[in-house]
Amino acid sequence: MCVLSRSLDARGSPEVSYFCATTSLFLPPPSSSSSSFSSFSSLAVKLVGSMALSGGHKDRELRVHESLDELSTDLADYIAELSEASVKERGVFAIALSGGSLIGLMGKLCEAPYNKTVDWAKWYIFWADERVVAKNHADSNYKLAKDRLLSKVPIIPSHVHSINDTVSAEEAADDYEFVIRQLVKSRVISVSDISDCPKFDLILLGMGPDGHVASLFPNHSALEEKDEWVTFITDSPKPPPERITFTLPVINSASNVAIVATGDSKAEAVHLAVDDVGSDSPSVPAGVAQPLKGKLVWFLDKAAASKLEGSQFSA
Ligand SMILES: O=C1O[C@H](COP(=O)(O)O)[C@@H](O)[C@H](O)[C@H]1O
Repeated sequence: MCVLSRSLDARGSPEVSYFCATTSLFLPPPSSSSSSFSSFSSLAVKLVGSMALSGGHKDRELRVHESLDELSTDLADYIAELSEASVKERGVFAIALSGGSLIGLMGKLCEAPYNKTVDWAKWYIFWADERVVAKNHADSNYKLAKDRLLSKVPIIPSHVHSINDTVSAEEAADDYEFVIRQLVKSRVISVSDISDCPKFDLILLGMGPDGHVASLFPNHSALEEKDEWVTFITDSPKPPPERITFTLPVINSASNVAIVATGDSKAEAVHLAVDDVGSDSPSVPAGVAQPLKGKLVWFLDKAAASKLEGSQFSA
């Protein structure tokens, strides 16, 4: 595995270094020609970035994987490590899931060694977004997670906080925020020290080809919501139309956020979200998901990373 690090030098200029763990050698940075990266492109590549932004903080890591199998193993390791650290520090692990392809990629958590080593009884499960449908509906993010993950590990049923599926989208969002507020009061969920928002130990996000994360879609007013923790939409461009979603302030108050994106169809959105595309504001919602005091990790396969600047990750 190779690690590409970006940091700031003493004068504040970006500095890039490359470390190839398989040979334990530090290598000089490749030249800008993409062929210089060819020896890297067949390996799992991690790009670690930690840089100061104007008035802000940015702690971001990109992990680009050779295969979905490798990505799934790395994702399971990452979640298991955060769970262990959080249980050690706080006694619980408050994790928010999304729907979509992410859930299948978490499947290794149900297998050895994770099924035995993870302290499942300490997990509290939430959803960063949910479709407002019955819990047994094929579109339900809860159903997807229950069928593929939660029913296969010893999670305590009362720790699983799904939405109220018997009310309108607006009421479901209000109810869900109320539940989260109670659990912040009892410190099952931490509170952010920079906002009044909940501080989830981990928020796991998928990303659509349009760059949406949770149910925050491009150019949608829900992206601007600053006061609510959970909001609702009734006009999702991707069916079903009615959804509830964590707002950006909640996502960006988490201790850890991971965005998982695979396949060619996501490559353009990954590029727009991750690369500095020369505009003042990122053009896709995934580009504004960045915890203010926490850490963001992108889990990508080579296809999803293929349009990143430098195209060193071309599939
Ligand atoms: O509708 C949704 O889509 C996104 C992305 O799904 P994917 O199948 O393209 O990975 C998902 O993260 C979100 O939770 C879900 O509601």
